[in-house]
Amino acid sequence: MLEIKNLVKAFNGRPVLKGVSLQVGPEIKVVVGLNGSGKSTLLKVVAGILPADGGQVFLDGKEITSLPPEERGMGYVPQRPALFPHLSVRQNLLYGLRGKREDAAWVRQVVDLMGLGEYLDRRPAQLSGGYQSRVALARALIPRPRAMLLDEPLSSLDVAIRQKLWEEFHRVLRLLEVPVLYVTHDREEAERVGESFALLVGGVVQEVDSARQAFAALQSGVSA
Ligand SMILES: Nc1ncnc2c1ncn2[C@@H]1O[C@H](COP(=O)(O)OP(=O)(O)OP(=O)(O)O)[C@@H](O)[C@H]1O
Repeated sequence: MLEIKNLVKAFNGRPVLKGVSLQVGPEIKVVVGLNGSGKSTLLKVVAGILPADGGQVFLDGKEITSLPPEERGMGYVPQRPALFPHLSVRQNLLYGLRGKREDAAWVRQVVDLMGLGEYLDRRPAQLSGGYQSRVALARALIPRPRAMLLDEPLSSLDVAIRQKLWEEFHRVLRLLEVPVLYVTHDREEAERVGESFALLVGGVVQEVDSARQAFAALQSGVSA
């Protein structure tokens, strides 16, 4: 269980997160919000990439608010794949283990499910954008994180490729049975990937029943 309690974050005195509270069980929770509403900031604070100004984050009952990112046990997938260009796909995939023992059966399962088997010796630049995104997700999954955070992980791709990846991402993310926070501004992506939904608006998060309800709220200017 990932629990976010009253999280506050400001930039130069301008508040972006004004007390975000959210509980995520072993489910894929999609968070939607307008551009600049603070979705990336929320994930970065939960991941530990940015410090919180207030509030707490708990993972499986343990407070992690002040831990550095690498000690949080979370997988983080940014908007662009950010792979190491000088490393092979295989080396990129194993990088996140940081010397921890590799669970070969799990690595194989992730590699197979993401269709990466034949690309392991290539460099990222030799892959299409869609395959680079697959590597980015697989890299985050391989250390078996206890939660996953995905920040519009497919936003740099063409629509047709995105559509193909929705189902794959959903299937692979379900495998871990951990809390997943997934940010997107694409309604169809939210519906296809998500299992529960929330709206980031006015610096706070509201849970909603469906992606349809979330996008209807955004369109009707709740966020204004
Ligand atoms: N490091 C930073 N320094 C100063 N301001 C920042 C910083 N990061 C984000 N902001 C500001 O905080 C607000 C929220 O940004 P954030 O990127 O979290 O929004 P977002 O909902 O993810 O937007 P988008 O959908 O465009 O990615 C924006 O006004 C942004 O300019």
